[in-house]
Amino acid sequence: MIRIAPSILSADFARLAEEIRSVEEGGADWLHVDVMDGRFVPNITIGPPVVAAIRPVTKLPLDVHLMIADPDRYIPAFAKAGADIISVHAEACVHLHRTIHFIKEQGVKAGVVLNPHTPVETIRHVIADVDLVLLMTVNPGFGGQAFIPSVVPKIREVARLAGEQNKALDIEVDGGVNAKTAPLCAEAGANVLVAGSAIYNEADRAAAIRALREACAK
Ligand SMILES: O=C(CO)[C@H](O)[C@H](O)COP(=O)(O)O
Repeated sequence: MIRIAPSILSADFARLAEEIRSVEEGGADWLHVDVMDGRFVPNITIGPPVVAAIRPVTKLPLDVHLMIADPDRYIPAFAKAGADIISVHAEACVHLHRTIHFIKEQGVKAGVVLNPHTPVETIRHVIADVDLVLLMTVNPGFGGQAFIPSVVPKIREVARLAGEQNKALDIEVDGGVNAKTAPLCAEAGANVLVAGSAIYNEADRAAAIRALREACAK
């Protein structure tokens, strides 16, 4: 089953509660929250107080994507703020295995993220420990970028690796996901699609979410 996770990065921050309700009512499955620190990526977005503010506004699982250096410093604060899933970049973690278990100790699900250029082999020895693998299909930092098609074989590789280890996990893709690129990801084995502009740039959020699902069902 395909899950749709709208990214609030492309929402109108001045009307965030309404923007969140529009995708929840429109059939979203998760809400994707992009956290950027101006160090790991060249942009700054939101922190734990914003996650705490949106927690009572929605029943959707909060899928918090940390694009930050030294994420261990902030994992407890995001868990306390109400995150359901916390994902960290393999590239940002010196002790990735420790960080993944640190996330789980907070009582939330743990995900690992790979930038487009990072080989899947990097996570071979932690795949049994995570609930989710997120493959970036753009270089992280900004919404509205073009999908990088060379990531598609990586989706297959993650699915194969998880199969070899008999590990059930979610495979998520993020960046440039729209009705054209979503089916490529789904066909390769992704089951969670993050979409920012493809949903929030459309006035009818329910139709945009439906279009993504229908594109994958063809
Ligand atoms: O993590 C991100 C950027 O780093 C965003 O979630 C992603 O880019 C979604 O935006 P869009 O669908 O517009 O590409």
